[in-house]
Amino acid sequence: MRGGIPICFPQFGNCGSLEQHGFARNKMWSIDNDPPPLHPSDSDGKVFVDLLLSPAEEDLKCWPHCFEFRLRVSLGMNGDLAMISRIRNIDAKPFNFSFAYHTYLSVSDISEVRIEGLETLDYLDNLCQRERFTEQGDAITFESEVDRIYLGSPNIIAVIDHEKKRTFVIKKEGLPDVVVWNPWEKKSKSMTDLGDEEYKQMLCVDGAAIERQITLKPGEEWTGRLELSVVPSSYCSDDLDHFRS
Ligand SMILES: O=P(O)(O)OC[C@H]1O[C@@H](O)[C@H](O)[C@@H](O)[C@@H]1O
Repeated sequence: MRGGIPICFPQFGNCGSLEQHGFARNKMWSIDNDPPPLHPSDSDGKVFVDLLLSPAEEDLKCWPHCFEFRLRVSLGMNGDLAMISRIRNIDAKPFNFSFAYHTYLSVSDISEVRIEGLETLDYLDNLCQRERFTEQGDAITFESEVDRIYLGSPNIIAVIDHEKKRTFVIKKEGLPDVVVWNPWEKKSKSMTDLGDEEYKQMLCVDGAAIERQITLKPGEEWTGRLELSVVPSSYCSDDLDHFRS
């Protein structure tokens, strides 16, 4: 089954010696009953759960670094979803990692969707051995398979679904890159957990840190935040200012 927001950590994709997208997404996390405090605005008016991932012995064999990964998932009264990841190095030596919130969005029809906020950026094309290109379009639209890592993106991205007349607003912090992925027809047919036609109703837009790995020295902590809101598509670019503030 595909969907949700799998966490890609400590590796994105197959660039490294670990399993695709790292081990975090395949682990059982525990409930963190006593997490270090966050800002009150991360709790007020929200329901949330705090989760903890620590490396198991088998993880340390393939990635020999001791860490604590704390994840808060919260839902606001208005339906906004927020995810806060805090990764701490509790080892005696530094380590590097890549990260992505592999966010599956449900869309009416991929051909009717456009992404704003990535225009003019450079991207690495996973379909061309991660060759670097510059985005030329005014907005990103879809008519074939797309698998790209946009680099140095703004902290707010809009995914506009014309048919449903709704816009996903993705706000992020600590996550300079954005992955855009749709497998399209041929690849969908080769995927056992995606129906042949289901690529039409999905789009992955991930807040990520991939091009430049995050380095944590002993005792250091990194935070990566993602917020997902849905607004009516009467939305226009000026409305982004509301989210920027
Ligand atoms: O099948 P997986 O491991 O969940 O990965 C799905 C896709 O995830 C995307 O983020 C990658 O850019 C694609 O290359 C990959 O195919």
